[in-house]
Amino acid sequence: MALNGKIAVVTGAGLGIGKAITEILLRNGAKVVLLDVNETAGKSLKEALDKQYGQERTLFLNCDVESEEQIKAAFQKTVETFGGIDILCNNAGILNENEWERSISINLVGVIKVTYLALEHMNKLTGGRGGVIVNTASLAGLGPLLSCPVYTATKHGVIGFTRAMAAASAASGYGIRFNALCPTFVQTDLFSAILDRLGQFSHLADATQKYIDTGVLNVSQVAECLLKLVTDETNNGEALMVKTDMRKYVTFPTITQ
Ligand SMILES: NC(=O)c1ccc[n+]([C@@H]2O[C@H](COP(=O)([O-])OP(=O)(O)OC[C@H]3O[C@@H](n4cnc5c(N)ncnc54)[C@H](O)[C@@H]3O)[C@@H](O)[C@H]2O)c1
Ligand SMILES: CC/C=C\C[C@H](O)/C=C/C=C\C=C\C=C\[C@@H](O)[C@@H](O)C/C=C\CCC(=O)O
Repeated sequence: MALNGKIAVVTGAGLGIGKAITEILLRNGAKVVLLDVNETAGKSLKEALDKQYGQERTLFLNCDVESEEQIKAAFQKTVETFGGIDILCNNAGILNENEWERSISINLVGVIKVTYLALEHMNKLTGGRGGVIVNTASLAGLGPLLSCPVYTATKHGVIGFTRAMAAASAASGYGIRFNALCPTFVQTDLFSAILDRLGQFSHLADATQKYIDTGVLNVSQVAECLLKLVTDETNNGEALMVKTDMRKYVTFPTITQ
């Protein structure tokens, strides 16, 4: 998929991985709608991007992925402004074992809500033009992180949802590819705050450090992998694992095995 003229929506675009995803999509010719609950971060990034790319290439909308009303309004404004949606990056997420219900609401329910509302605009069966949806999961979606079991559960759920939607889309003719991005630790605000967010599992911080010692990515490394999942049209139903020393499409057991 060439990105020139394509319309992308990125959730959690204001900071960290979402900001890097936004930048690499812009660099490759897309127009990007930035959705974030952090209005300060979103407006600040929009201001910087306007100077670099011009005001017409981006739109920032204050949107909480927990709010169906705000998501609907954001997609409506996106279609009114740019004429459609080709790419969705469900990236918004938190790690907070003290607020585990909220973690589920944002990391998993939010991905499902945004996906289902985006389908109304992207699905070829309902007048859309198809496209690709990439969900930011985690290496913790492929294996357990003992210090954040609920975060682990949300990311396992994101991968399962992504793979099932990929199969459903292919079988139904939606014209939409679904892929999961599964990075290890990445240097962002979320990562910097983890020691305060482990809750009842804070005593396992040292055990977690052993995993962290295997390496920490920078956001640009993650964005490059996102670009691959977006542009390589052979990618549907993939979970791309990204570590500092390797990248691998994960193979999963099948029922027929
Ligand atoms: N940092 C890591 O080590 C790491 C590794 C693998 C996967 N991830 C995942 O990558 C994604 C981005 O994480 P990050 O490290 O860039 O975090 P970050 O905290 O640096 O940025 C997250 C962004 O999402 C926004 N956000 C949070 N809740 C939101 C909501 N309800 N609605 C809209 N926006 C919301 C925040 O305002 C922020 O701008 C998350 O899904 C996270 O689970 C992070
Ligand atoms: C404390 C959490 C900090 C940030 C959250 C972010 O999503 C990063 C998670 C990074 C790593 C998770 C590692 C989990 C490791 C173990 O489960 C181990 O079993 C390996 C995981 C997957 C197996 C695939 C493989 O390595 O071959």
